[in-house]
Amino acid sequence: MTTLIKICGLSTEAAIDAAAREGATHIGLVHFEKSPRHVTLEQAGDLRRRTPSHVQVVLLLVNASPELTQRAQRTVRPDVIQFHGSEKPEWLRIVKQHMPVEAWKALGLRSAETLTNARRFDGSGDRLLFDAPAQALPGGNGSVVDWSLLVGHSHALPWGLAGGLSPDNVGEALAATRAPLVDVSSGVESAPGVKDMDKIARFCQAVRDHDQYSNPA
Ligand SMILES: O=C(O)c1ccccc1NCC(=O)[C@H](O)[C@H](O)COP(=O)(O)O
Repeated sequence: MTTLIKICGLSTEAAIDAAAREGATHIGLVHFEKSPRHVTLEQAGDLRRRTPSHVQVVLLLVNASPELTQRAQRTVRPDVIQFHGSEKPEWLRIVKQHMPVEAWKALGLRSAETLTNARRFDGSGDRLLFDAPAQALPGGNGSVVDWSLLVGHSHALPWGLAGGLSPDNVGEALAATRAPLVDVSSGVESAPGVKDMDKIARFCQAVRDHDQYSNPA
């Protein structure tokens, strides 16, 4: 087992190829029109087909209707749907009953209370992603999350850390939190929505350098 790496907000074949080549285990495709990383469902389907089979495809939706969620799943065939709005545990349960996908829930980490409230997803979500609280966008804002809140926390579900990670701070974040998955978007960009292949490579290398599983203390 190694630390899982999700590179989010990819919108070109070159970025998909770079993420896969550098060792990403997951790539994220954002279907949310207000985002600079938005891809249409048809584009997402094409990028999904471009992605090598050993890399998991995560489709991000924000408070999507049941109709859109179903259309998105049928068009893109993602391995995971990441719900990045105010979706409830019941909705994740329904999605998992009807679609062959993992259901992840992103939660804005504000305080210890967020961790207590997260327990309501026990039994419905497959993974929780602790991210910086929503700002102009629900995610992808590049704000560093207060990861000290996660230090020593005992998680009931698989989880991941997002929010302002970069090649320069992901080692520190991993050492502090022992996160099993790290997620990055802005930290590997040269401008909003424009992925930087060199930063993707540096991020993946930094994760490997601090991998708690392959580099035990
Ligand atoms: O990235 C976006 O534009 C986005 C838009 C709407 C909902 C979610 C979005 N991103 C979610 C992610 O999983 C990001 O990777 C996560 O928020 C971390 O982003 P960053 O702080 O920029 O690394």
